[in-house]
Amino acid sequence: MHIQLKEIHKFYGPVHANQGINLTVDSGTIHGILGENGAGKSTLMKILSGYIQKSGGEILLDGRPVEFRNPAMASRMGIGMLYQDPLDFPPLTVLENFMLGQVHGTRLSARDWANKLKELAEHFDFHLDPEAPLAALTVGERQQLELLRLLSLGARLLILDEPTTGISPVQKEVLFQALRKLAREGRTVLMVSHKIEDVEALCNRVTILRQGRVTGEMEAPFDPETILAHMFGTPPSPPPKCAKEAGDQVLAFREVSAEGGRAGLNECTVSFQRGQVVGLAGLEGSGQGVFLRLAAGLQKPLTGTVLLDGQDMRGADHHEFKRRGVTFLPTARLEEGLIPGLSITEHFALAACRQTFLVPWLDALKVARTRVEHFKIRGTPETSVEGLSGGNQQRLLLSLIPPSPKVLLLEQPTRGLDVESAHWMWQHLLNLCDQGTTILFSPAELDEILMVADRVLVFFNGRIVLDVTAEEADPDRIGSAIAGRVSDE
Ligand SMILES: Nc1ncnc2c1ncn2[C@@H]1O[C@H](COP(=O)(O)OP(=O)(O)OP(=O)(O)O)[C@@H](O)[C@H]1O
Repeated sequence: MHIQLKEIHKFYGPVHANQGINLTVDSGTIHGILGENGAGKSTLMKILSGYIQKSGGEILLDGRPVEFRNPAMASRMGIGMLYQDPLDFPPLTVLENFMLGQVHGTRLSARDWANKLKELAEHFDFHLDPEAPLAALTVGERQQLELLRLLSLGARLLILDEPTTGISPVQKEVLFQALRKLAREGRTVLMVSHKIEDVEALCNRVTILRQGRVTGEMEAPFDPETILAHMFGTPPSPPPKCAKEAGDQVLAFREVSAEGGRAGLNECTVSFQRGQVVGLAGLEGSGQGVFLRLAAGLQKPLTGTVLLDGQDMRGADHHEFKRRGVTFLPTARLEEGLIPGLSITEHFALAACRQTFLVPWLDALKVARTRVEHFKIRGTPETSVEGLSGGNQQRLLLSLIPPSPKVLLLEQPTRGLDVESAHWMWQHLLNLCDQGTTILFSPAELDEILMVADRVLVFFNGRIVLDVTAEEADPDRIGSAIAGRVSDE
């Protein structure tokens, strides 16, 4: 499918999110859309997929002007969009989710649908169990399922919004192979991303947006420096790492075993000092997610104990952990972190958690104003979370961290942030560590660990198989440990 966007404009009230965007994408190609947080990328893709209406401009598919009033119309014309946060139904099974929206003249039985799903999954080397509950799937698998659903609906243009955010490197490679195959088969792929390495690995051509306008277009092979310059003006530099003395022990696990993820956690004994920044590496589901939830008191150990400041936390719930200074930030920001429908101010009112009869709205508004400014959130205290771009939702989540937590547990803290914002955010987090906060984080990328961590733990199959300082953290050694190969150096 050949796509042409001419002079696309979009206003959200006074916000001019797309300001006359022109874009041409050829059939059978993979086209990248890059840009800083709030540049207008998702807005443009939502217009193209019929999710929102443009304020002006023209869309041509295979040379013919089209108007979409809703996603169903766009879908009928062969456009499918995979959103940053999967739009599926966790209470349903894989097969039931696959069948959603599939309208056919003839009635197919559940077995026919299961066969169809199996066939498509095999074609792309995806491993999905039709009977499994969706809630048991990783983000990467949910994404694979949605991709198959869109294809079975007849999508000829696939739009992917930050598809590699929140998935493991292995799943990323499986996804990339599938997208290359789709392009070879003549389908068109549009991929929104912040990650230059993903664009380099996959795209034939890239368009860069900044503040609602196109600032550059280029063909592969790409020059990363030029891309960064188009995205930000001055290329951003990483936050400086500073050496510090290990403080007292704050958090410890003693022979903790628990269920969850693919492998659970098996007899884990480890401790952490005040002010440490610890990166938790491993394939998705290897134990690091369960580990963080146990450390937050969101999940209880089957055996063993978690100690906070030397005190046994058996029987304590998440609120008790919170009272003692433990803060947890989850990956699924719109499912576990933020509350869709509530404004920024309402989030701060909730976070204040006062047991008073009247909600202190003025205080919440004051905090919201300061944090919006300090965290450079593109929005106002009245903006609801859905009105924020993905990166700005992540900034809001980070701005909800209390002033000086004792232990900060972060799942993919820079998810959806552009590199400049990610560096800025880490600077903020490292300042907290200088004041004594201990940070444990599990990022999507190993590079992020290497950039900021003092210590690296690698999880494999529910166990910590490597525990090294930043100086000992050689990427090859970590990579091997992630894959379950550990040498005794
Ligand atoms: N529903 C909405 N209501 C009001 N403003 C919105 C809405 N959606 C987006 N915006 C605003 O439009 C601008 C562009 O947002 P958009 O989500 O398109 O950016 P983006 O490039 O996808 O950013 P990110 O990389 O952070 O996801 C931002 O200023 C954002 O706050």
